[in-house]
Amino acid sequence: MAEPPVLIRQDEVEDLLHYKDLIPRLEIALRKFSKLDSAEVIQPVRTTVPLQKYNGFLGLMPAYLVHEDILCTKLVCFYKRESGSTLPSTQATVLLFDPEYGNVKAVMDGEVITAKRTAAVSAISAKLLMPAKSDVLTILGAGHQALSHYNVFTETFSFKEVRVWSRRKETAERFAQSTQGHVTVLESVEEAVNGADVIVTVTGASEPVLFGQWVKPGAHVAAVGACRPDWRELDDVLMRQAEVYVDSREGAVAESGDIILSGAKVFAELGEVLNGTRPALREKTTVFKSLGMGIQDAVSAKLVFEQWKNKH
Ligand SMILES: NC(=O)C1=CN([C@@H]2O[C@H](COP(=O)(O)OP(=O)(O)OC[C@H]3O[C@@H](n4cnc5c(N)ncnc54)[C@H](O)[C@@H]3O)[C@@H](O)[C@H]2O)C=CC1
Ligand SMILES: O=C([O-])C1=[NH+]CCC1
Repeated sequence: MAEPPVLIRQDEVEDLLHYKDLIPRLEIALRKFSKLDSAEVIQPVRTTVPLQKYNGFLGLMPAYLVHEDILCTKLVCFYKRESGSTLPSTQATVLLFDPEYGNVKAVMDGEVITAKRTAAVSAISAKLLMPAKSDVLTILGAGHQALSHYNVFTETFSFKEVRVWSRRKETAERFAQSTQGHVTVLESVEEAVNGADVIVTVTGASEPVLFGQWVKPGAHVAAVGACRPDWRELDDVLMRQAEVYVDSREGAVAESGDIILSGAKVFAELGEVLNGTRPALREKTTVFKSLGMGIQDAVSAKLVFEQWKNKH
C-alpha cells in the first residue's frame, strides 16, 4: 500500500525553494512546452470555477512532464479585493503524485511556489528582453508578487534604482521598509515609470493602470496581474506598440484581457525564444504577458520534494 502523503508547510517551502535551482528548471520546462512536438508536456489550459458571490475564481492547474515523470496539480483561489481589504487575494495548494500508482506523494503550500515561480519566470523574460543597459526597475503593486519580484530581480540583475507605486501610499511605504535594499516610493504611476527600463505590473487591477504614453521606448514590461479575459493592467496603446511575448499562446488567447480586448498579436512564447525559434527583440518595447502555468508549479513542487527528502 502507498505511504500517506507528506505535508510540506509554507515555512518549509520558503526554506527549500531557491531561485538559483528554480530558474534553470523553469527554463527547461518552458523550452519543452514550446517545442512544436510538445508530447513531452501535457498541460490543459487552466479550468476556472467562478465564485461570483466572492468576486473570485478557483483555478485547477494540472500538468504532466513525461520525461521527468512529474504529475502535479495546483488548486488556486484568486480574488479581486477592494482597497483596504485584509483578505488574501491568492491561496494555493499543490499536490504532487506518483504517476505510476496515482497516489499523492506530497501536499504542499502553493502560495510560496506561486510567488517564487511567477517571479522567476518574469526574471527569465527580463533576462531575454530587457534593454542591454537597464538601470531602473519599477514595480507597480506592493503585495506578495511585488516582494518575490523584487527579490529575484535584485538577486539576478544590478539595477541602480528600484521604485515602487501602490494605489495606497502607506502600502508602498510598508513595502519599501520590508526590502533589503533601498526602494523609492512614487505617488503616481506616471512618475514611477518615467524613464524606467523594466516595469513589473503585479496589481489586482481589472482596468488599465499602465499607459503606453508613459513607457520609455525600448522598455520591458513584465505584466503579471489581470489573469481574466475581461481584466486589464495595460492600455491598448502599450499593447499595440509593444512586441508581446507570453508563457503560453493557448493560455493567453483564452485568459488575458490585455491581449483579447486590445486585439494585440502574440509575437512569441518565452520557450520559443529560449529554443531559438523566435527572436528576442530587446531593442523594441516588449511586454511579457504572464498568466502562470501548471508546469511551472510542477517543476517547483518536484524541487521542493527532492530537497525535503534530502532533509528527512
Ligand atoms: N501570472 C501569474 O502567474 C500570477 C498572477 N497573479 C496575479 O498577480 C497579481 C498580484 O498578486 P499578489 O501579489 O498575490 O496580490 P496581493 O493582493 O498580495 O497584491 C496586490 C497588489 O495590487 C494592488 N491592487 C489591487 N487592486 C488594485 C487596483 N484596482 N489598482 C491598482 N492596484 C491594485 C494592491 O493594493 C496590492 O498592492 C494579482 O492580479 C494576481 O491574480 C498571481 C499569481 C500568479
Ligand atoms: O498561475 C497562477 O497560479 C495564477 N495565475 C493567476 C492567478 C493565479
